[in-house]
Amino acid sequence: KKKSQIKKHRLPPGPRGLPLIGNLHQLGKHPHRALAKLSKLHGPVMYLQLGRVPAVVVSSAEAAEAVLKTHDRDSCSRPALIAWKQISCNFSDVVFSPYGASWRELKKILMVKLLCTRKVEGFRRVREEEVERMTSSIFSRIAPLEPVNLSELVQSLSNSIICRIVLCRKLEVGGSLENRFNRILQEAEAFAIGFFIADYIPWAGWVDKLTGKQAALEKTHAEMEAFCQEILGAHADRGKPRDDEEGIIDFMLRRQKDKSDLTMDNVKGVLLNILFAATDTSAATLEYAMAELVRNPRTMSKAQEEVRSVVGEKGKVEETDIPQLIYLKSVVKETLRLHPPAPILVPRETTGQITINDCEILPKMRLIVNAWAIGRDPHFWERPDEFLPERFVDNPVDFKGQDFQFIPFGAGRRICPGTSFAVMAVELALANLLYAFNWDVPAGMGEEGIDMAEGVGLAVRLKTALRLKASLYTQFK
Ligand code: HEM
Repeated sequence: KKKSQIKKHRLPPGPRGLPLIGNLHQLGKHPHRALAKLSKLHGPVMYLQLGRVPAVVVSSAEAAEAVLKTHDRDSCSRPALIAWKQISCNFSDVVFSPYGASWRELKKILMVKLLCTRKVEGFRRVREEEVERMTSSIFSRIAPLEPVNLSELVQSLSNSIICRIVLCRKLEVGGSLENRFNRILQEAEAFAIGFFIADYIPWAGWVDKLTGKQAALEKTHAEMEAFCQEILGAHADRGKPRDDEEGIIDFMLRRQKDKSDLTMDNVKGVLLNILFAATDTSAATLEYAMAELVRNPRTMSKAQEEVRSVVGEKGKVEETDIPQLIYLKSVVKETLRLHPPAPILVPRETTGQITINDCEILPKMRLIVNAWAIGRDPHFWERPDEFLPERFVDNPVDFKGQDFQFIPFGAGRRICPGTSFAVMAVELALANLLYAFNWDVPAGMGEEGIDMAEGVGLAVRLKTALRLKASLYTQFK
């Protein structure tokens, strides 16, 4: 009966699927690339059948505006995926929970207590100290002429900033807490995009059990639980913080005790969201920015000249210098256009019926917005595959969710609340890397230079760690 009901509607066009699996086999290892190719054939609003799950893929700015703005209310829930249930503490978080009162309240807390501009500006000292710690560690590695593993360094930087702000503790770089954090992060990420057959073909769930996937997920979940318990326990042991020192976790714990309108799962869910959403995404942006700059020496020189002339002989870039670094800011935007860390955003689920281009999208359909394809759409972007930061200079197009041709942070109700938190850290770190050092491909790396192949993850990073040769800018020699 259901099938005939769906047939009556004018669904968007799409490729024919196979029996049982539908179009699942067409997603490939890098869905943003596979889907971009398919939408070139079938159009910017495309229907796919993912096993039993009906899905719509959106790949143009106009269609993105239709779903993320005009029909945002009907398209801003999330699908209840098996793995998401575990990594979100039973959908008690912000990233993966369905649209509703609890999500709204938690997102508000996250904004007010951690991510609003005033709070983010207040973390300036943490950012400056941690960026300085990173540049000092590069200084100390220059002598032996070994290439610097930038991927590792920017990961540590991201970890340290978030842990100091949220957990109120310093991470010992390479220490056991950091290693554990990174391991759990990697496992959780693998599950966040991992494929459970039961999500698509419910009666075949036994396959997930047979292949050991279900057991592995439960193991990761137990590790995450233990990690949260430990962190929250250490937090509670610090005693009551002074009012002006109360962080988001103190606040949530206090409210969970006093008003009991929050659960412990809410506290853990939000804590895990912050740790996971903030780390790899910011590291990916820095890593890709450096890779593109080294591949494009003209752009690199321009960015370095700007930062060196603005900062002069001060020895380091401070946050107060950043507003003058117009070109550097464009480098960050251009990096996010070509390499959005979450290329298909975070999949959504519709709750109401939507009509776009005469096609109908029904309730409970999976909605995938291909931000990667939209950022490279030749209708909007000249020479779309080239790294040309100039396109953002004197150009009001921004990533704040109003310009639908450029949505690396999404848009609408589900927009990323961490935009300024991320961008301020990325700009400061990049400015300091460009100010103090010159960067080169290590000798013997071959004709191809940097390997730009993409890894696989909810946040896409370079597949191979970025290793570059750093030399001191002459002024500091
Ligand atoms: C360059 C860095 C970052 C990028 C590219 C990024 C990107 C995104 C994207 C694409 C989404 C999904 C939006 C949608 O569904 O339409 C998202 C959601 C989210 N991000 Fe970020 N993010 C970054 C950094 C951060 C940081 C630093 C934090 C927090 C400290 C954060 C917290 C979140 C949260 C909580 C959500 C879920 C929002 C919701 O579902 O309502 N992100 N992010």
